[in-house]
Amino acid sequence: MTERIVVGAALVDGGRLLAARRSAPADLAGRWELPGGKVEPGEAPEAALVRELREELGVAAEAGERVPGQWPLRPPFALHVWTARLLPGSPAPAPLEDHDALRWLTPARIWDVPWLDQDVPALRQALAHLGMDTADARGA
Ligand SMILES: Nc1nc2c([nH]c(=O)n2[C@H]2C[C@H](O)[C@@H](COP(=O)(O)OP(=O)(O)OP(=O)(O)O)O2)c(=O)[nH]1
Repeated sequence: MTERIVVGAALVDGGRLLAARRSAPADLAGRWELPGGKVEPGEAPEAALVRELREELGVAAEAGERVPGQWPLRPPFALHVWTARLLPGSPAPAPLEDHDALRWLTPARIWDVPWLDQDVPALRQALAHLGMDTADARGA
């Protein structure tokens, strides 16, 4: 089975990271994730990330760097994470699709929301990559 990539954005602005609460499907609803989605066949992951952020949040963003690693999701999907930032003049994020709440979290508040289980290791790696580690030892 060919692996399919889901890109998640570690979208940072002013030292805070954007968390998004899923509204569907039922087994994921209410849990928090990195905004993003499936990379379409033939699409570059950075392009998919920018597209998903525009569709889901209504923002103009650019992808930064790939966070090293990949995290298994329901087969055949694997989560890849990229840093991202809003372009100057971008609208503020709004929960247009797939989400019913958004929160900008400081490093001290990152673990205040119930992330999807599979996102926890990805998030820890992303925070380390961004230099946003906290003293919180969650998952260590
Ligand atoms: N976007 C995103 N999806 C995640 C994360 N963690 C995680 O397990 N997933 C799962 C949820 C979904 O089963 C799948 C991504 O699907 P999606 O519904 O966001 O993708 P999409 O926007 O391309 O939607 P579609 O093609 O199904 O309409 O990956 C994450 O951090 N971000």
